[in-house]
Amino acid sequence: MDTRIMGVETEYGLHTVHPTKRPLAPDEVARYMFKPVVAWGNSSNVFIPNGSRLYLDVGSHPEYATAETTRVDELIASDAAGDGIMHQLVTQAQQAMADDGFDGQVYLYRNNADSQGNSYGSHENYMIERTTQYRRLTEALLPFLVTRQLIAGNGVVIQDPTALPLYNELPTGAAPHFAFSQRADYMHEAVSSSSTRARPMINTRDEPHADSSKYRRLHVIVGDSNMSQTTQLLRFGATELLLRLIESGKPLTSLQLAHPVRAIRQTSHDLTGNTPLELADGRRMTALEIQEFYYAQATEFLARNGSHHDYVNQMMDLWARTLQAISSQNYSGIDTEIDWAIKHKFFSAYSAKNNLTWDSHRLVQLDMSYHDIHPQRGLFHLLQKRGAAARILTDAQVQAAHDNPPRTTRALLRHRFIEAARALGLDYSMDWTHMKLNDHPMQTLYVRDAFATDVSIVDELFAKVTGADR
Ligand SMILES: Nc1ncnc2c1ncn2[C@@H]1O[C@H](COP(=O)(O)OP(=O)(O)OP(=O)(O)O)[C@@H](O)[C@H]1O
Ligand SMILES: [Mg+2]
Repeated sequence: MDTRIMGVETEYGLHTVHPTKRPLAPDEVARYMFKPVVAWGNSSNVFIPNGSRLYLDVGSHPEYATAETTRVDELIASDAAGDGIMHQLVTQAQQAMADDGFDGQVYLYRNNADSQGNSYGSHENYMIERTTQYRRLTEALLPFLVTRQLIAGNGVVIQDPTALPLYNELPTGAAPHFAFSQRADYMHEAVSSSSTRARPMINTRDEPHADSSKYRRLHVIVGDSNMSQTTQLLRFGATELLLRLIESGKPLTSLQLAHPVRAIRQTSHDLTGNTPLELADGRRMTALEIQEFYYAQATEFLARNGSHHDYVNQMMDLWARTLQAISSQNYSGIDTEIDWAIKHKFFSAYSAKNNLTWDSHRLVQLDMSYHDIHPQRGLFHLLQKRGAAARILTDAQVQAAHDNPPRTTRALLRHRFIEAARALGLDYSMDWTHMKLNDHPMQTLYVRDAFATDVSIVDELFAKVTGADR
């Protein structure tokens, strides 16, 4: 596909520290958070003017799903805007709770596991053509996704490996250590249709949110919820580029892993990238070699076909430098750009100064703090302010994505619809493909073309229902 729809969903972890009174359960805090949303949209599951979806499922993991985007910078901007929106909700909740006599501090984390061992995710969505053989595509992509944590892991302090699911498969034994990925230990299957208990890396549920005769939506649920924009650029950019390779007919299926779930855990717990992983054909390759294979294929593809967007060179350069940093075990070339390396640098310096080892509770706390979305309190944000974490977007770009939709997708129509309905005080409901005024159900707009940008059908609908066309 020349132009592809992409979206990312982020589930947040909620935590309240309550020094004096009875702590509020996370689901109660989440309800406080979503009170203004319910007041605004009559539901805790709404689409907002920037075209994204904001919702609270059962439990206490607020979720934000970006609008459809076609550009990686827009994707990162829309996702970052979600943090800002969530932060506003937390700030309001904090005030409302105080008014009701609760004095706790609310923390919202953009990470992948809580202290009880529950995992939540960062799910990527990539539009693919129905004609692409899905089985071949997932086979070609899986070894890349298993080893993608080398280039896009968040990094994590493993204070007690014995607490991890399938601990006995780790190469480290029980020794505390630093690992690549927050999410890897919680993956239970490679490719399947289940989403919760037997969490797969690729979820095969077939919900294209588009013309289903032409498209599918590839649903990748294995990624870490990155804080760093440059890490996201590499993660989304490399994955999307490999989809192009696969679509061009390139057979990337020669590296089938014998045990993908075991391999993803082994990979995470070895910062050298050198643990041999067993392939289905009996060969062994290291995680680093697998990544080098994909990088080489991507380089060759670009040499033949040219770059397809403005960030390709930056992305490929960062990919190369990250693999180089792991192979040389010198992370200094990427320690402002890749989440795990940014964290590793800060934690190593902090540990050296304070004489700490990886079993230190203080490091576990700092690991949480790195993912705190509070712009003045979260460790990542503090590092970014002092230049210890690189970025690709300005604050103004992120702020613009807070209220405005991406300009190249049907999110533009959704934006127009929401603004018009709200201006007229009309109740509405929507999903990714439908927009409906509740009092005019016969006028429902069904927009299955995710690339649609002509807002005139929205204007026509509102002209009809207000009688302005008479
Ligand atoms: N045609 C499309 N192709 C690819 N991605 C799409 C398309 N339309 C929408 N998306 C993206 O898919 C994501 C859907 O998010 P949503 O949270 O609703 O996902 P879901 O997985 O379908 O549902 P749930 O999270 O409730 O299980 C959004 O990020 C959106 O931008
Ligand atoms: Mg979702």
